[in-house]
Amino acid sequence: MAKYSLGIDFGTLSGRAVLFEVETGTEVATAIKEYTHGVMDEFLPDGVNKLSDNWALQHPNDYLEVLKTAIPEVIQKSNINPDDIIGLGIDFTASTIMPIDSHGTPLCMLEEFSSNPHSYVKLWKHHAAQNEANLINEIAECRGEKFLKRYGGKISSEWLIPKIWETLKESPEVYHTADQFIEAGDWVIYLLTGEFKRSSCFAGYKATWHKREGYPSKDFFKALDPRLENVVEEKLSNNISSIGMKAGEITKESAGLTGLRPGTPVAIAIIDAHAAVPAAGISEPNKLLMIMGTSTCHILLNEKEVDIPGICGIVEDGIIPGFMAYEAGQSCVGDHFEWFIQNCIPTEYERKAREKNVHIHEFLTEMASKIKPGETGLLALDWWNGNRSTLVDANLSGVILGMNLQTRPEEIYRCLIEATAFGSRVIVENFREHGIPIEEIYACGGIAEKNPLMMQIYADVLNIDIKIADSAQTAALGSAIFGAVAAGGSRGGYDTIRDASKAMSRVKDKVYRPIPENANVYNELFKEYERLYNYFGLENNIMKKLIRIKNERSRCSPKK
Ligand SMILES: Nc1ncnc2c1ncn2[C@@H]1O[C@H](COP(=O)(O)OP(=O)(O)O)[C@@H](O)[C@H]1O
Ligand SMILES: O=C(CO)[C@H](O)[C@H](O)COP(=O)(O)O
Repeated sequence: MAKYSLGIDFGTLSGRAVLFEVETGTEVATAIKEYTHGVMDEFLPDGVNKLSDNWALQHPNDYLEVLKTAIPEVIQKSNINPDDIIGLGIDFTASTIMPIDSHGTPLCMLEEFSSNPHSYVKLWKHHAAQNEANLINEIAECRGEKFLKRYGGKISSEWLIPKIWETLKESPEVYHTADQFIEAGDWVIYLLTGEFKRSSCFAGYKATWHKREGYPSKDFFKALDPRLENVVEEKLSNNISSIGMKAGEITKESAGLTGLRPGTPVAIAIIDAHAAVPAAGISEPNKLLMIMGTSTCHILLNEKEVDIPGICGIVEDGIIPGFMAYEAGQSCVGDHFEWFIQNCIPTEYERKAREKNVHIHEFLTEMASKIKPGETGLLALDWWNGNRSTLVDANLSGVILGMNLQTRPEEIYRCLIEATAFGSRVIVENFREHGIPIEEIYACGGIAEKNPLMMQIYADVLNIDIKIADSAQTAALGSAIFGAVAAGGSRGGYDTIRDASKAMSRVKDKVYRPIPENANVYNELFKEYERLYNYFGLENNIMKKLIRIKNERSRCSPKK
């Protein structure tokens, strides 16, 4: 009798529940629930309380809705007896954190805090804590804090500590009322199992926690702000479990909510991008995986720990026990194209796409595929949501160079694709220059699945073959792999992540191979990209000046 494992992938815009056959990794059924509140970056749910620039919040009730609707739906669609679902894993974006009370209730769900933005979930792309991140980096560097090196020399405003400190400064009442600040992924584990078991993956990559050294010292936190001296004991938790372990089992209550059987093993949560690694069949060193969606994460394994500037982090056993797992990334990839179609598309293009019955992305991609490398006359810096690697600065912004009266939307679309590919090349070269070889490149995620032009451009710009993970739901498959490991061999699952990955993952037959003449043109353009990158990223602070002026002006102007 076949056995199944359930993977639930909580992305930026939706949660997906996907059921996989444990023996082969075959996808059996999928259910997707778009988040009711989506990403709140202008207003709180009341539609009245306005958010400042760089805020990005979510509502935890949306995650609960995923459990309540997507899980029963996937069970019903698959026609499978829940007794045959032997395990469950979840992955989540990160650092996506919320303050909760001692009963596990998010503070934003309490009447008295519902109009306080700090009581909501601060999504990974909430970038308003850049000042706090800058101060943490300055103080840590000045004190010679060892942990900083593991995070490429700088931590990002996307991480947990800057976000908590921002809350303490701007809303001490939320900070003091909170029993804990918790990653949304760990909170979902609590909903399902009743256990507060934090994941070593979230803690390691996003909360500066280390397997042997723990969190940074009290002394360091005190140097940031005396009120933070005991932040670890008071607001975090040392109950951290390794990924690959079982967090607990489905409780009676969560069984009622989801239709799963009480007692079903649940794996420790993992970051969405990281879950994709075993799902792409990667369990050995020097194979880079690009997880390409709203953002792109670049992940690879190696035996040794080498300090590499500008990466997001290195975590021992971060994904596959026995290896250092390196992460770097780009904060804005699919989001560029989303911004573009929301703001810059002529109605004529929308009409034509409708007539052809294709999505506007496909329409623009088809138009852009008729243009040769270098033919747009454009060059862009892909920093519409700041730069995560290698500059680690959310206050950097985008540039398009070379526009004139003849510039067409598809040319801009193509140059944005190229810019993200150049951004990935900077990351790849940075790893190589610092002694971490990259021998093979794999890709997965929404974009790797949906946009062949983009993947060809990446192969040309990176000048290497790109293999694509077979599953269209790689993060969910990764979670299901962890679910099967939580169940263990004796229940029909697996005893190791490596065994589960070997059995449940594969890559597609189609490989994107570099076209030599395209690669030559892109080599030339990349040199110019690098010059722009260094100029605006390191030499000229005009982008930050513009933000300062904008903030000063908006403080002076009356509220609309
Ligand atoms: N055909 C396409 N080409 C380029 N970008 C696309 C295409 N279709 C969707 N996108 C972008 O991909 C992103 C969604 O990626 P996906 O992997 O599905 O989700 P997530 O990153 O939230 O897990 C959105 O930003 C969307 O604008
Ligand atoms: O920082 C992350 C991983 O380390 C985020 O989870 C990720 O960038 C968001 O992912 P997605 O593009 O799938 O929405």
